[in-house]
Amino acid sequence: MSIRGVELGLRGLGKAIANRTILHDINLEIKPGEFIAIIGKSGCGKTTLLRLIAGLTEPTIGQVALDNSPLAGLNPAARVMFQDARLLPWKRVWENVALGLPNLNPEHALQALHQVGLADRAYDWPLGLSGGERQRLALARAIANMPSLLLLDEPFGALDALTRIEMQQLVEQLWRAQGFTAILVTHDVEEAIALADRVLLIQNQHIALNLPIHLPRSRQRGSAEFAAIKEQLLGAIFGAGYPLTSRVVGA
Ligand SMILES: Nc1ncnc2c1ncn2[C@@H]1O[C@H](COP(=O)(O)OP(=O)(O)OP(=O)(O)O)[C@@H](O)[C@H]1O
Repeated sequence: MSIRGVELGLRGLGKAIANRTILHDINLEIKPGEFIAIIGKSGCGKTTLLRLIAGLTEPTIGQVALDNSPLAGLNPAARVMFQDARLLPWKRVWENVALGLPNLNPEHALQALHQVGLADRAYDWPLGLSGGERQRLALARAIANMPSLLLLDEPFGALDALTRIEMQQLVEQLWRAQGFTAILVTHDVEEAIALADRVLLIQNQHIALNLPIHLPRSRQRGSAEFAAIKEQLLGAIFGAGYPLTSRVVGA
């Protein structure tokens, strides 16, 4: 694999919205080709952090550096994938890939569809696709131009558990093949551990935990090591309120 991913620096980054501090003093260096997962309770600022990295919103203070140059405006390296696929229903599947990318060769659209296992649906309408297939299409659109940064905002949140695991494996496979830097926002602690080199926990407006995952890439969800990391992360999120199960049992 050739590493083509961007290097990112978040330097003293802060964001206030309507006079309320959402994020404060965020400092982080992300290596080229690294896979980062961001977790934290609802409303803690995960999407806001992703939007700052995408250049969709400006920091109130501090800087996002892209390969050591300050980012101004939209991040040219980034493609974003959201929880909803945001498809154009009046365009065929392959056109949905090609349209988002004005300079894209239609052959590349077909190739991207092939990479996500949707080549045989290229000439169908998106309305006929299942939820999982719609997200495959969104993923094809995101990777078709070989981005050097892929930002994933809870992309599998609406999928059933089995499809979700299939999609996670697909993202990992594409990440290995293309070498982009990946940042995944998720509510699913297992998803974060399964995919990431490092898991960040956002709490109290900043990065409360920055945990490298030293597991082999063939991660076994049932393994004791995996379970121990999950416990550590859930403990950090819920503090004294965890473990929830024993609380419920003892109630
Ligand atoms: N445009 C906006 N106007 C006002 N408040 C906003 C705006 N965007 C975000 N916020 C607030 O900022 C906080 C962080 O929002 P953000 O969407 O980043 O959280 P999140 O961690 O991604 O949440 P979730 O996990 O529920 O998606 C929330 O309290 C939200 O209400």
